[in-house]
Amino acid sequence: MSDLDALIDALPKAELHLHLEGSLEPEQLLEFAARNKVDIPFKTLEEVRAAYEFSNLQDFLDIYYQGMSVLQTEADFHDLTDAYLQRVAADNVRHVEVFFDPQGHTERGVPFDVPISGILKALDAAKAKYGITYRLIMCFLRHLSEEEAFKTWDQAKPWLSRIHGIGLDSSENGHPPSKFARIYEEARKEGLKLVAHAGEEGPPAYVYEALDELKVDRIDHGNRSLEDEKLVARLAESGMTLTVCPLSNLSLCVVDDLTQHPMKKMLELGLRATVNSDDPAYFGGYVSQNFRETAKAVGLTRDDIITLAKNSFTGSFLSADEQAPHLEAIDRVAASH
Ligand SMILES: Nc1ncnc2[nH]cnc12
Ligand SMILES: [Zn+2]
Repeated sequence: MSDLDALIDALPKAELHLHLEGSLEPEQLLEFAARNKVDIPFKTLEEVRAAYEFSNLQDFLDIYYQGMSVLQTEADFHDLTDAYLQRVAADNVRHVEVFFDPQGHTERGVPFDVPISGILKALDAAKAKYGITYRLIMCFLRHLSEEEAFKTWDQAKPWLSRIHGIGLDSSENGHPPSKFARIYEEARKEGLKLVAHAGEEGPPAYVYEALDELKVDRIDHGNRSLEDEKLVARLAESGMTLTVCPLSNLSLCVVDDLTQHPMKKMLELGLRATVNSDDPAYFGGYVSQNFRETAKAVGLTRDDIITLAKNSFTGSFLSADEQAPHLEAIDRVAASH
């Protein structure tokens, strides 16, 4: 193992961009399909793995929504979440801010309470079981209407004390952030944190809309911001966190090759970038694997890696007091590696 890989393993990390439904491993997909008697077009692990090949975001989303069909019961959502937490605990992940897509479930007849109950049971046990703290972010599917988003918002009302933030995901092009400005306004009034996918495939204008119309606290992805110098300066000056997902970007052809990934450039531009896995079961790696492969491909230094680990906590929704012990632990690991 290289020195950098050992440092990556040892550093405490937070993951800020993770879709729980995107942590559905091929083995689990087959297991849940069998236990729930759901018909899926795959019989073997090889067939599932072969389907996990994409050339753009929509290609991936079609498989991602199909995969969700095996998630039926509270136990399924619990087991899915618990498996993710167990996996990242082994990578020294100490805090997670995870997304779920309620509309991907309610649309196919699974009541809102089912996914959130199962997910929260696993998250609530995570501190004792794995030493991991959490925030839960409910995403709206942007290819659906504003009216659908408001229906979901109403279903979420009894759960608002358990939901820390809202997000916006799914097909980006043609679905600008402004379409959801009124939902974000409602969530802001409730004191929720606000994030949105922007600039993954969509243009810099969508990142401006996320900032100005949704008033987000964090941008998910944000890669295409680099096409606009003024936007980069604004993001850097305001200390806006970008939750960047290198192996996702490679799988979805946002970059042609990992050596072309903008992570190093983002750091050089003074952006508060973080490393995340997005949908690790589909994109070939959990958060540490994203660190390792990106470090090798773009030449991240020891200091870059330490900065990225710190960014993952300073960009989180933990309070400064909650962040402090993690930042101190990073300094201790850095001093001994
Ligand atoms: N990378 C991504 N972009 C948009 N929507 C998503 N849903 C799950 N992963 C996503
Ligand atoms: Zn995402």
